[in-house]
Amino acid sequence: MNKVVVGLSGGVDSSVAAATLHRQGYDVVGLTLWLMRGKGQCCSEGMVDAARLCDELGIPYHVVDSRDVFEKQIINYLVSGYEAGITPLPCSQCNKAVKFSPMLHYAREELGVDRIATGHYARITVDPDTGRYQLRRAVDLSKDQSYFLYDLEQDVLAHTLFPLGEQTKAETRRMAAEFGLHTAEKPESQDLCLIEAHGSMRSFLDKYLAPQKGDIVDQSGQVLGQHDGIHHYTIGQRRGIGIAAERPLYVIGIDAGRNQVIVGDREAIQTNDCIVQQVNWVSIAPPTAPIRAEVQIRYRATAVPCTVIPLSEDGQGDRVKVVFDKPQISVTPGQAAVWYQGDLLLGGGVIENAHS
Ligand SMILES: Nc1ncnc2c1ncn2[C@@H]1O[C@H](COP(=O)(O)OP(=O)(O)OP(=O)(O)O)[C@@H](O)[C@H]1O
Repeated sequence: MNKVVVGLSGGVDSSVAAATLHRQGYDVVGLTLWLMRGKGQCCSEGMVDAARLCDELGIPYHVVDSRDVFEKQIINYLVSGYEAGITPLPCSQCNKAVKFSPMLHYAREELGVDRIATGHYARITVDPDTGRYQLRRAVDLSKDQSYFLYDLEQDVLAHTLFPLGEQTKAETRRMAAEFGLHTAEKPESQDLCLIEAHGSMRSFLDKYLAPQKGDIVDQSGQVLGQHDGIHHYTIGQRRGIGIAAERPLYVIGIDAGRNQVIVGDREAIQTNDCIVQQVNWVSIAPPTAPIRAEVQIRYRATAVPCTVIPLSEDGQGDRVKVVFDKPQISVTPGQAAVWYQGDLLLGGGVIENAHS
């Protein structure tokens, strides 16, 4: 049976993904995970648009109340991370724990369907030699979302379709108009849905974390000023520190125990390597020897040449050291490091700490 459950956020990408599969002859079921209370792209407004789309296509529409799992897996993860002085990346965690696995589970258990699809810009291929599912960057590099998908497991990749991976965003918009979808003109959503819903990360966090004044210090411990909560800072940050200095100052460390933000000059945030934990090897089996790759340490950052050195001795490769060919700035604990060879995503994990 050619059945597929398509994750609908109410935006143009997932609308076109659903319409494309529908046109290709798939038996499509629309599904929205209700993630947040209040307004927001995937919430009240999104659900109305998604329901209307399913009506236009003449396909069934389901909503799964996932607010509790989102709260536990994402809100708590973010708040406790910022409280501990790191800058967590919620999107890869959300994709893995809130979206893909639960969607596939719902499709299988409730609908008897063994395939899901989303409007992500990324591609899935199969290694002909090993049968392993591989993740690749989207053809449209300006929209590529593979970075957020590094934590997906083989079972999920084997049962997922990304209908937009081979096309540009401009083509998606054209198709939306051609299909006559009411979402064709919807504006681009922000990268982070929580920011869209709350205005900024700061105002989101301020709802959960009380302001707690503390010192801003230099590397020698000298007090340079005051901050109003370590969760307002991120490593590598230059703007908004609020201290006048001859040379630009960067946040180079956050000491949650002392409630201190540590600042220094550009040289002080340059790093030659970092340790990455909770690694997921996607397109290749965990290597036993160092490999050459290009690593991306932020969503919008350019991938840079590096060597990935396995550290764990159990052969699982779940902890690695990434050595950059050239020193990098803004290597931020909590963010994802994802390494590629060309467009092939080899693996990724969470940055534990940065060395210099
Ligand atoms: N709440 C949700 N329920 C089900 N699927 C979702 C939800 N949010 C996002 N998705 C799926 O994940 C894909 C990527 O989501 P993202 O938040 O990055 O939106 P996007 O790239 O702006 O896409 P869109 O234009 O469809 O909103 C969407 O295209 C959709 O298929």
